[in-house]
Amino acid sequence: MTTLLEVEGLSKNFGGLQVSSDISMTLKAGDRCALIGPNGAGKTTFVNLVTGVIPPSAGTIRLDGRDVTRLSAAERVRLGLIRSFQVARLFKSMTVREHLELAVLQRDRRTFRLFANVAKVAGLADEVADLLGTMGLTHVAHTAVGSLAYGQQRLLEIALALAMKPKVLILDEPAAGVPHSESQRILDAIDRLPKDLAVLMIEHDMDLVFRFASSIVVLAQGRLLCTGTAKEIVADPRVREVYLGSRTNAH
Ligand SMILES: Nc1ncnc2c1ncn2[C@@H]1O[C@H](COP(=O)(O)OP(=O)(O)OP(=O)(O)O)[C@@H](O)[C@H]1O
Repeated sequence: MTTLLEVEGLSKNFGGLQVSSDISMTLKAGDRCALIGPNGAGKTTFVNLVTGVIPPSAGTIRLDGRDVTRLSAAERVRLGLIRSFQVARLFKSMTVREHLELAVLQRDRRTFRLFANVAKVAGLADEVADLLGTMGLTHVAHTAVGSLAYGQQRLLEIALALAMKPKVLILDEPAAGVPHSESQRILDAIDRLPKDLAVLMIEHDMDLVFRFASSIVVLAQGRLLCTGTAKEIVADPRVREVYLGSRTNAH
């Protein structure tokens, strides 16, 4: 399988404080990887480094073989390194369909046509229909985003990320705030994502992690503690140790 993301020796200092230390990891096409670690382990910092929100102090990041370490966040997005949108950015009065149409048009830099005749933009309706279907949002296509259930908003966030045609998709706690009974719907949708995508999920809920991930990366104190399958991670005494005292449940 093609290696899509290759992180090597990634480090970050804030003044004298080292929050990421020499982290290396790879994601291949089709990988479903969860990034876990106790509070303050450096998960958000790691994702910010990878996506280009903050520059690293050392290390390299390659996307599909290309060194993107010095590229801006926007340039990385154009190359297919996509992080799911935050709910606060959604326009409450626009419908689900309109959000997706805008995302596809923006990706293709065809925004100006939106006001001409959306129906005539080649392939747009089909692509939006596919996105709605993949995320299980077809029945709410014409609903204003402000009226969606919270879980549906989270699904729309993933759909918007998917509209950017990612090679690597980073999902930041995709089920956060969603009632446990509804989280399965989000996992089902994630299951329907294109198989050749590499997906990295930051997640605190270990139940979701075990259901989603084929591999798990554990960070602790800014370092990569270990990588393995769910079974290996649960059995690893080092993982128990870093979670001990924080919570009984790893998160
Ligand atoms: N801009 C910054 N300046 C100084 N310290 C920072 C900065 N950003 C993060 N840190 C510190 O780096 C450490 C790692 O934080 P980070 O948010 O990456 O952890 P996390 O694993 O995402 O935690 P959580 O699970 O609680 O969200 C923390 O000790 C945090 O206080």
